[in-house]
Amino acid sequence: MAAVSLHQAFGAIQTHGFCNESGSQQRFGNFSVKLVSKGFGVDVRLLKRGSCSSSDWKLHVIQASTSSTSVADPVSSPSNNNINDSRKKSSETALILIRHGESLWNEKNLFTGCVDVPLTKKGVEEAIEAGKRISNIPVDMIYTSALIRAQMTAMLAMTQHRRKKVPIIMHNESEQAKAWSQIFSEDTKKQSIPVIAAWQLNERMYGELQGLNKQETADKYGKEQVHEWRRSYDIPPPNGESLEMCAERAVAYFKENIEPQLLSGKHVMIAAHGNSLRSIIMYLDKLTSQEVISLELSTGIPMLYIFKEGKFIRRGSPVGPTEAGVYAYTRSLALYRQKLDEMMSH
Ligand SMILES: O=C(O)[C@@H](CO)OP(=O)(O)O
Repeated sequence: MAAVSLHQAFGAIQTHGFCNESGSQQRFGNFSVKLVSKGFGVDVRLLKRGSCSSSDWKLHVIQASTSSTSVADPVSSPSNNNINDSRKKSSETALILIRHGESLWNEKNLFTGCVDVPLTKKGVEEAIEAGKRISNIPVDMIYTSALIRAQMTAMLAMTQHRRKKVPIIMHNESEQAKAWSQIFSEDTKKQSIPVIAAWQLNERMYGELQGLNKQETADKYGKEQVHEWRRSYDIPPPNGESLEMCAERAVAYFKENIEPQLLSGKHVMIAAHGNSLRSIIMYLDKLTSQEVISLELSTGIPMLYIFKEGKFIRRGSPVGPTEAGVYAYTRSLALYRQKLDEMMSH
């Protein structure tokens, strides 16, 4: 975090808070002030309680930008001396997991697996609701499976996000697709969120159960057999993938592609499926193959993890902006939300 004295850094100051420019001796806690200097909008926080003697002020620089309307992303503004380098040294990043909203085959109670079925109207509503819950959590990158129900969920959820960045699907499937979808403005790029679709995050392949009715299958093969196919760790359904096989690709993808992004300071959202997410959660929460049997994920409920010092800390499901109990928030996330509130009130 950059600690600079007020006079060192800026000439004119406008404060929003308890202090005024005359430097009265009021006591105060952390609050945001806006410095305007040489046409640059710079948001800062006071480092510690103290007097308003401006020469003594130590300031936390949250973000400097040339645009007064740009949103400071306080979560990615960590303790280091170089604001341009802030992202790399971010001390914590957010990881959001969302199982897709209800699909047309969930509604019909059919085994779906890798069949590419869209959301129902209820699923669309669930995705929007999920979006409200995460509307204050920073998102820099989105990973989805290659299946439309996960992609619809991610996109619908992002319609609710207060940061208003634009999610853009990356097309790297061929050189031409890559070339033809290039963006030629750095500013526009900064206001967008890359969306990466990866088949490795697809639902577990359900083999010869795909398209069959779950109840009828249980009636035919017995409840226990079907439960074993659906929830055991290492028993695959006929010609399909076990959870273990699904984990081999989904968790490997997570480790190779997503973890490095979190490590580099990016906040990530993953929209995927009941079983591909169960396998990832098994890894994040260090569940045993016995414990994962009883792990059930509801459609459209976002889960939040904080990645800090190489560890994943489960924070529960974020609540919406109107709800009081923001138990999911860390201090950094609360700051990010505060920033968004400030942006909205301007
Ligand atoms: O049909 C599927 O693809 C999955 C998720 O809906 O079923 P299960 O409930 O057995 O995980």
